[in-house]
Order: sequence, then C-alpha cells, then structure tokens
Amino acid sequence: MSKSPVRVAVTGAAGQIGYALLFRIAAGEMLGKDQPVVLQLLEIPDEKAQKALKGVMMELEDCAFPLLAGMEAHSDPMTAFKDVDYALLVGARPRGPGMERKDLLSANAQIFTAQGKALNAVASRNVKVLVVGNPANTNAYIAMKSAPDLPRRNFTAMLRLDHNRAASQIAARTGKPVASIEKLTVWGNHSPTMYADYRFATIGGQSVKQLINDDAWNRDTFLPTVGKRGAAIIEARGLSSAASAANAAIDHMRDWVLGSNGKWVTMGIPSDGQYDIPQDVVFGFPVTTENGEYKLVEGLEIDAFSRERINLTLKELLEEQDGVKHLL
Ligand SMILES: NC(=O)C1=CN([C@@H]2O[C@H](COP(=O)(O)OP(=O)(O)OC[C@H]3O[C@@H](n4cnc5c(N)ncnc54)[C@H](O)[C@@H]3O)[C@@H](O)[C@H]2O)C=CC1
Ligand SMILES: O=C([O-])CC(=O)C(=O)O
Repeated sequence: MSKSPVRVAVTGAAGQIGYALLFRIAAGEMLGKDQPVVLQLLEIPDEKAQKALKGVMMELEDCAFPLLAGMEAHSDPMTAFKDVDYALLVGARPRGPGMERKDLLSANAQIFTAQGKALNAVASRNVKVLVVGNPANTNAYIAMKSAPDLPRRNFTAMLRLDHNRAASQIAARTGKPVASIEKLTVWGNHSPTMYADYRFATIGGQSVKQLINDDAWNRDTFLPTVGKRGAAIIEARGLSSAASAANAAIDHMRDWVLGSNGKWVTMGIPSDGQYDIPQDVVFGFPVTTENGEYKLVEGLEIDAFSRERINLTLKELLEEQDGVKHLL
C-alpha cells in the first residue's frame, strides 16, 4: 500500500540553498523513494521574494515528480508550519567575505524566536527540525527555547557539511574511498572553532590516525582546512556554499529518519550533559540513528588536545548564547 504524504516545511525556499534542496526532496532523496511529500514553503513577505518563490514552484511543477503530492507558498510561519512533520529552517542572511558566522547573530536571531514559537503553536508534536541558517547551533538553541511544548531532542543544527568536508579531506590524504571512512565526528560549533576528530575513525577496519600518522598535518592542515572551508568557498565563489549545504541537509534528515545502519554521523543536538557539555547547548556530537531517533555515542576518551579544542568551541557557543539571552 502506498504511504500517505508527509508535510515538509522549508524556509528561505527561494534562496540559493532552497534552489539546490527542494528538487532533491521532491525526488525522494531525503525521505525515501516511496514517501510522498507536501512542500510548505516559506519566504519573507516581500513581493520580489514571493515572486521568485512562485518561479521555483513552477519549476518543481515542471519536473512532474511522482512523489510531490502538494505545494504551498507562505509568507507567515504560522501557516507555513501548520501540521508539518519536518522543518528545514534555511531562511536567514548568509555572510559575505570577511565576516564570521556569529556576526550574523543580531540579524538572524529574531527569525528563530518567531519560527520556534510558530512551530510550538502549529507543527506536528513529533516535528523534526533542522536548522541550517547561521549561526546554526545558536539559532537551533533559540528555536528550541522558543518552543517549550515540543521535545527538545527534536531540534537539531547542521554539522553534517563539516562532517562531509572532513571525510573528503581524509579520503584525499589517504587515497581511500570516502565511503569507506567510519567513526568520524565533528565536535561543537559550526564555526572555525569546530573540532573535526578522526582519532576513532577507521577505513576497512584500519585506524585512520595510524594510517595518517602525522599530528602536525592534523593540527596545521586538516583542522584549519575543514574549519575554514566555508570562508574558502565564499572567497572562491563570491557566495556561500549552497549545493554542498543542501546535500548535507539531505544527508542529515535522511539518516535521522531512515537510520544510519550503525554508522556514526555528526549532528548538532541539545546536550544532556555528556562529555561535560552543559545541558541544552546545541553541540556537534557523534550519533547513530535508528527508527527515527538519534543516539549519542557515549564513553569516548577525550585526551588533553581534544579537551582543549572542545572547551574552545564550547566557550564560543556559551558566548553566543549569552548574546541572545534577552530574546528568550
Ligand atoms: N549550517 C551550514 O552548514 C550552512 C549554513 N548556511 C546558511 O544558510 C542560510 C541561507 O543561505 P543561502 O540560501 O545561501 O542564502 P540566500 O540569501 O540565497 O537565501 C536565503 C533566503 O532566505 C529568505 N529569508 C530570510 N529571512 C527569512 C525568514 N524570516 N523566513 C523565511 N525566509 C527568509 C531570503 O528571502 C532568501 O530568499 C545562511 O544563513 C547561510 O549562512 C549556508 C551554508 C552552510
Ligand atoms: O561559511 C558560510 O558562511 C556558509 C557555511 O556555513 C558553510 O559553508 O559552512
């Protein structure tokens, strides 16, 4: 028997990530090739943005996707999020050259109080939320805190792009296929302080740390390359990553919903205090996913270098949180 459609909200639907994301969701790449979707698309109440959104919807129509069971354009989160099962919160200002993601906080934070409140009021009680708009961890924290009637664990931030970037760098360095890398993670904030960690990673059962065996490369090349990749893309393209961000959003939601088959993936999730990360801080952690739930990988050894890196990214997140406490 065919499945009933699920409702997927995407904000910033006429933006560059939206344009790389919607067609893949409608093609079944996020929720499965047997799962029909209704897209509930949100853009700002501005004539130009709404017109651009209509154009994107015309193109979606022209793809004649068999799984696209419906499509709606909205300018108010209270209608866009009605009964949604999944919400991808992409719409927010991107940074330009010379900016850090946290410089966007004052411009973007209010978006996530309003959208958190709207999700709280009208979304499905099981809604799974992915925050992509930057600074993603703190925006996810704001949305979660603004939605007290929804389970905290349903709010997540996107660290998957960082995870995928780290995997590609390791594949290039070792000459092994990217798909063979397991047990990789990125701790902390989606910012240059993130800590991409391959100490536990394996390729075909072999330790990646031993295969690479070069602490200087880890510290001086790998970590800065992964941490500053977003800025390198902006420098090269004149615009921030869009297709790779959309791809990571698909990976994040697909694994959350359909399971990671025992593999570690990185998700930004509200802490329950593990690894000495205070309760509620939305932090990149290694997780496995099964039956629509994520489970933190616990009990990993944190050595002195890792503790220093984790403390640094935590400090930045706590400062960001402090900067938005007047909104909560
Ligand atoms: N977490 C991550 O790994 C990544 C996050 N990003 C972030 O994603 C966000 C979106 O990036 P792009 O699509 O490139 O930007 P964009 O500027 O091309 O599109 C953003 C869209 O959001 C819309 N928008 C703004 N405020 C809104 C609101 N309150 N409700 C609904 N829509 C709203 C705008 O009208 C625009 O169409 C940025 O904050 C960017 O920094 C980008 C890449 C990776
Ligand atoms: O760097 C940016 O501003 C966009 C982003 O988050 C990324 O590419 O990781």
